[in-house]
Amino acid sequence: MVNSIPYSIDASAREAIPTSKVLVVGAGGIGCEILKNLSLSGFRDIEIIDLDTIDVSNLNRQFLFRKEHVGKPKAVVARESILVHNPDVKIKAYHDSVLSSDYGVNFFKKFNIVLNALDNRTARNHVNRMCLAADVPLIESGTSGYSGQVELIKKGATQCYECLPKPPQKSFPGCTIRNTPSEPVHCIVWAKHLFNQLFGEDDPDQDVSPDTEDPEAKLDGQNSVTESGNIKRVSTKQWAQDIQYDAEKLFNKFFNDDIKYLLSMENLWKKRTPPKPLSWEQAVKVVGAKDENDETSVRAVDMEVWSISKCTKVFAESISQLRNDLEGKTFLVWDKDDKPAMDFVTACANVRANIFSIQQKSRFQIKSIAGNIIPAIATANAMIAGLVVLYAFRILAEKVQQCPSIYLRQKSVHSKFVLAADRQLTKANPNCYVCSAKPFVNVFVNVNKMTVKEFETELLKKHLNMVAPDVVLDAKGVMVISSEEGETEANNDKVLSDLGIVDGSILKCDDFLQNYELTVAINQYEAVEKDDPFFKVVANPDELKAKESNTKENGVSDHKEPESEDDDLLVLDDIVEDPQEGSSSKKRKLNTDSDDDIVEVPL
Ligand SMILES: Nc1ncnc2c1ncn2[C@@H]1O[C@H](COP(=O)(O)OP(=O)(O)OP(=O)(O)O)[C@@H](O)[C@H]1O
Ligand SMILES: [Zn+2]
Repeated sequence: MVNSIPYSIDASAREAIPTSKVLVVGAGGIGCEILKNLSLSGFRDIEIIDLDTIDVSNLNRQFLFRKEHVGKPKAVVARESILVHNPDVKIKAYHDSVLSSDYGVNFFKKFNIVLNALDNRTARNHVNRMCLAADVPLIESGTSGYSGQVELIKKGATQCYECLPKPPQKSFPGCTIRNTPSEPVHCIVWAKHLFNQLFGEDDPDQDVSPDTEDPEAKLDGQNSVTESGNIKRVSTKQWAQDIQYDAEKLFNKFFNDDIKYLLSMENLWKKRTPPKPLSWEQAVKVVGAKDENDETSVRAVDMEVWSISKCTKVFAESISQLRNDLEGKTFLVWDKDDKPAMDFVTACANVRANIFSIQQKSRFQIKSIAGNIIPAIATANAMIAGLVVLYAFRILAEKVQQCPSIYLRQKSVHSKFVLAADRQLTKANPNCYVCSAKPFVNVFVNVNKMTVKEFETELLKKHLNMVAPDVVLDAKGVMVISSEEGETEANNDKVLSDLGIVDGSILKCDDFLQNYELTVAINQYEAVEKDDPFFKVVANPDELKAKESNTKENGVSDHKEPESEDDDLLVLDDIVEDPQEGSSSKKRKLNTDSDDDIVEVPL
């Protein structure tokens, strides 16, 4: 068993390993591998935090978990499985979110290294801030299919996770989703929005009713589609509750009445196939040849495209289940692994696809699109986790310079190398609004329209990743937002200008948990076009200067961030051949024009 530390590990790391304390955040695909590696290489003091329970879909790659563990907390089972193999490890498990205020800066200070094995930006941003505040090195990692990345984040030595703006997540224009879907994914996004409208958290951006403001829908010489036709729904959820979630009424509303209304927006259908409204009565009759098949087989349920009649059945069943699940709660959170939630989306997406003459999909295909699933590859997770622990050795051996960012790519015809590393540590962005000495951002908002609550939720929490901000108007010392419950609630519905926040105001925004203080300069901005954002955040003063040559009337530039569908990784372009060096030397071209910045890592 593992009481000795492998000799292949650097001598100074070998010395440090037994007394080092390590935190692993996330016990999923990479986290399980990291835990196994830590235990096998002699680490004796490990803590692990994960908020989730084990799903059957985790078992093909998260090897610390077995069938009998399904439904149990990941962190707890991961600990038990490690102890079975190596009882000498002291390992503490937390079944909890790392965002909880129980894990403050002092919690993070206990560790020599923190290893991230997460799957979302919110948690990554938060751990980034906590490690900067506690001054503990963080090894950040992620995989996406066959690609992966490991990056060291160390205060004063490297860039932080938030130094560069991340590309926005791919989204579709609202009118495509609400009025003119043309691909299966549009129907799937709409179905997820419908789930949220009926059972989830209220989000006005996820309206599912016909969009009467669609510029394309406006008739020649007419400014707006008649108000009387505009479908007034004070709250879809409230209405659904009032009709006791009657499946037939809901179906007729969304798939018959709303579609008829869309048809009345004639301009939309001049060059498109018009949708065909579908009533419940018609839908139940659209039976498919496969409906008689064994409905309990996984193949029938998951891999086959359901008939419309089957969709109506599943629609009704899932609604009744979700209605029960909602009891006693304010809202449900959509989860691809929650059966009724996934069934509901499959049924709705397919009915809508049928109405718009779009190809229907199986539950399995819809799950992969709806969950943005890029297949998780066990070997990619294993390689990345190996590198994470290798970097942990180097950090303990105080060889930080030997931990440049390293990238895993799928082996291709162009190169036999699957790993490439930056030549050196990536320096911090001096304008980073997280890790620079005096974090500062310019914020462009309409002070006469944005409420204090929106400022807190949309801007400070969702965009700037604060957890519990306190905000003071600098010049006047007015408390705008307090993290103490009840202290500033009276401000919530006021617009910013009501509190004296105007163009040029400076706000001090403080997050006690993250030990983070941000200065926010307010710039008055009015959205002109329909698609103009509600607000903008500009951290880099160069972006402000650049916009002057390209300034719109409203004073905001057309700054565009690079596009990528990938949530977890930097954009890695294809491996390219270096024309200077011939075919024997092929280099990986990253997000840089200079091939000199990276080196191949032979295996
Ligand atoms: N805020 C958080 N606090 C603690 N753990 C988190 C937090 N956010 C995400 N995690 C955990 O990070 C892990 C990421 O692992 P992974 O990417 O393999 O995801 P998964 O949920 O196991 O698999 P999949 O998403 O592919 O079904 C998950 O176990 C998840 O519960
Ligand atoms: Zn930074």
